[in-house]
Amino acid sequence: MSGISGLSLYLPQYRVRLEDWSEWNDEPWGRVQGVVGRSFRMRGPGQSVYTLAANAVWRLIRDYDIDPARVGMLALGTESSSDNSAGAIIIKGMINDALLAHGRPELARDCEVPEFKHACLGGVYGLKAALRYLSADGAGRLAIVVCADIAEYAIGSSGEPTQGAGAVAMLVDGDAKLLEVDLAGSGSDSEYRMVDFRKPFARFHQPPRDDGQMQDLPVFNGRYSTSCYIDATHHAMEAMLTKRVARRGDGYRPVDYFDEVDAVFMHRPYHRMPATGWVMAYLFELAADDAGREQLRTYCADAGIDAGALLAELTAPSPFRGHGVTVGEDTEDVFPLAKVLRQYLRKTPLWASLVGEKLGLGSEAMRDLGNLYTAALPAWIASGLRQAVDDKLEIAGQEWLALGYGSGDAAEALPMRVGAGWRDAAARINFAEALGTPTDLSEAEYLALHEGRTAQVQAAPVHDEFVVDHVGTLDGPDFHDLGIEYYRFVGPAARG
Ligand SMILES: CC(C)(COP(=O)(O)OP(=O)(O)OC[C@H]1O[C@@H](n2cnc3c(N)ncnc32)[C@H](O)[C@@H]1OP(=O)(O)O)[C@@H](O)C(=O)NCCC(=O)NCCSC(=O)CC(=O)O
Repeated sequence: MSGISGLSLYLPQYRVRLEDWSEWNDEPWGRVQGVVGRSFRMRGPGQSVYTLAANAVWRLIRDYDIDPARVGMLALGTESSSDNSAGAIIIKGMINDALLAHGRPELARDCEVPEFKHACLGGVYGLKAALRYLSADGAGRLAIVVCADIAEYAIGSSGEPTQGAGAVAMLVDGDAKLLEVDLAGSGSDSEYRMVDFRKPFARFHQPPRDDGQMQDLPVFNGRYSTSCYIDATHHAMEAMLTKRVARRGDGYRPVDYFDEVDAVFMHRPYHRMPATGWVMAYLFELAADDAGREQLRTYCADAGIDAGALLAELTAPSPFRGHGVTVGEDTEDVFPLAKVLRQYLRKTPLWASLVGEKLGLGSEAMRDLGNLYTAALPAWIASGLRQAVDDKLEIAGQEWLALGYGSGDAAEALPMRVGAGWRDAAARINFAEALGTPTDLSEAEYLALHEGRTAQVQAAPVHDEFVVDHVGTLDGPDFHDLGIEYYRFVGPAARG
């Protein structure tokens, strides 16, 4: 069956410890730790979204000994493109340089190179496209889907502690070793929202940087964006569960799925969000039948919440009013009563089984990754598989769920099964190596990197990876390369 046969990560060297960040900003570290995480990475000097992506792909090819001639699709999922024309082909060019440097044949000429964009969901769309490719004209070939992003938020904004940067490359295969994806059983959702999280070009009113890069700060309304996440993941789950009911017959209660699934991996903009989204999906399912509503009434009685009002909140046809947004009314939490109920449930055994057991695998290590946008979900899957290897767990045949989300809004629920031969392929996942030994930034260095004053930060040594060598400045009359990045592969032996 088709699915994922390999995963490789690349994280930049530079780290911001959130304990330090909390101190710099007089924020309560205990809350930041509980809600957001422990640390995040930042792109360093000589890095762009394309070098992050190429480094992850290069590690995938190297660690899984992939035959470049078999790769018929190299897809890039990102919302951080700094080239609005070319995409994955830039990565292909870099990979060919590395292959040549290692005396290996280049990637095939008949390799498709699409880029997929939909906020944090681009990588999941890339994965679905790769699975479709392998089941059609690409039968017998391999696909690589790389998810790469640089998540930056403005200094002082609510999103500032939820930054991050990195890439995860996935080997997609007709004969999946790690995770078989049940594409036919997957659920989709999409609904246009205007202002939860966008990146219009019109926002580029910023001073020039000495590294020639753009700073990709989003325009967003934080709490509204979490309500959008909840709404989209709910509807993708519902679409998936409708297919499950059709397969299992009318006697099947969709809410039973929350017990049956062994492990769940979701888009994680910060530590708390997946638990919130998952518990909300469960509450929506409870509200969908008589037995579930009875259970909700019991919870409400114990929590001191008006059950009728909560049910009205959960069953409202659309919590968002059409295409207009009233600032203050819609941009605050759209599910306030459910939030109170979650606070109560957090102290009950239900939370331990629903969140602790289902969302626990690989979650702890993710506290050090920050928001990786498109790469956040595959990074968590990689973390879960790596933990299963390290803890010697028996997971073959387990039923897993990948729940992807992208602002704006869309979500995808992908049911997966762990392959029989998962252990060998999972043992090659470079999770610990990608975390490496990071360089912790001081406040001054953090602000310098954030503003693109990269000369003020000591460049970390690199080897066997790609860097931006320089950025073109010529704008005619005979030759034009203004803004085009030139890359350099620093070979395995070289350091610095
Ligand atoms: C989302 C945020 C507004 C959250 O900020 P705040 O912490 O101010 O919001 P909040 O007050 O609602 O708190 C969030 C959660 O923490 C809990 N909380 C708050 N204070 C607490 C405290 N003192 N102790 C314990 N928990 C606490 C709340 O109950 C809530 O839980 P509970 O959760 O149970 O209610 C911010 O992180 C942000 O603006 N992020 C950027 C946008 C973003 O990440 N959007 C999400 C996906 S978009 C994305 O990833 C991009 C893309 O798709 O491209």
